[in-house]
Amino acid sequence: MILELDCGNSFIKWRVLESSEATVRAEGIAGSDSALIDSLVALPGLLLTRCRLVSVRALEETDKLIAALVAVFGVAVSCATSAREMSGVRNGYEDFQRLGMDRWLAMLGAFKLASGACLVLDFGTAATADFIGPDGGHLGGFICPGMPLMRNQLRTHTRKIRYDDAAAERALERLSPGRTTVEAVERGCTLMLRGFVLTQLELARGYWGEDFTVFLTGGDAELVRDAAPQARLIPDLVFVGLAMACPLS
Ligand SMILES: Nc1ncnc2c1ncn2[C@@H]1O[C@H](COP(=O)(O)OP(=O)(O)OP(=O)(O)O)[C@@H](O)[C@H]1O
Ligand SMILES: CC(C)(CO)[C@@H](O)C(=O)NCCC(=O)O
Ligand SMILES: [K+]
Repeated sequence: MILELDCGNSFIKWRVLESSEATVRAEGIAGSDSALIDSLVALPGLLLTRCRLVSVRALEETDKLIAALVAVFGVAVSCATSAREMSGVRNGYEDFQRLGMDRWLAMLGAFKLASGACLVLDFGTAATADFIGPDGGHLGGFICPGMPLMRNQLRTHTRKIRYDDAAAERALERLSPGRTTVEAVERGCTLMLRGFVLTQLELARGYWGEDFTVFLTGGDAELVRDAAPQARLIPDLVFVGLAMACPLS
C-alpha cells in the first residue's frame, strides 16, 4: 500500500492507495503530525510499502514528519521537489524553487487532465490562481488570503466579531446581506472569494477566449463553485500531480 500526503499550512490531507494505485483504500484530513499517525495506526490491515509526500511547510517541520513516518512504519518516503519543467509544464517563476509545491503539482495534474490551457484555482489557507497556456507555459499566478485567514483576521483585529463554527456553517445556507455578525462576515468573505474567481476567469478569457479549462480544488472549493459553473471540481488535484512528480518504480 502507498501512503500519499499533502502537507498544507493548516492541515495534512492523506490517503492510502492499494499498491496497484488503482483504488483508494482510506483517506482523511489531520490537524497535526501525531493526529495523522494515530489515524494511520488505527487502520486495520495497513501495510505500507511506499510513501510520497508534498509539503509547503518549513524544511525542518517536513523532515520531522518524515522521520516519524520512517520510525513508525519503516517506509521509504519520496518528497516532491521543484522543477523548471515537468510533464510538459514550464514553471513561470523567476526563481522556480520559490513557487509553492502544492501549486506546481496542481498545475501538473490540471495540464495532464486538460491537455490545453488551464486556470487552476485552489482554496485552502490561501487562495491561489495559476495560469497555464496551451503550450504548457506557466504565465504565473496570484496568492490571496483564503477563507480561514480572512475570517481569523477579522476575529483577531476586531473586538466584537466572535462566533462559533456551527453558526458559521448555518450562515452560509444563503448569501443575502447578513442580519447577524456571523452572517455578515461569513457571507462577506465568501463573496470576496467569488469575486476573486470572477476576476481570474475574466483574465483567462483575455488570454485564451473560451478555450481553457478551469479547475477548482482545496478544502473551500465548494464555497465558490457557483461562481464558476463550468469548472471541474477536482478535490485531489494535488495528488494527481504528486503521482506524476514522484513515480514509484
Ligand atoms: N474535513 C475538513 N477538515 C478540515 N477542513 C476542511 C474540511 N473540509 C473542508 N475544509 C475546509 O478546508 C479549508 C482548508 O483547506 P485545505 O485543507 O485545502 O488547505 P490547508 O491545508 O489549510 O492549506 P493549504 O492552502 O496550505 O493547502 C478550511 O477552511 C476548511 O473550511
Ligand atoms: C501560497 C501557498 C501558501 C498555498 O498553499 C503555498 O503554495 C506557498 O507557500 N507558496 C510559496 C510562495 C509562492 O508560491 O510564491
Ligand atoms: K493547497
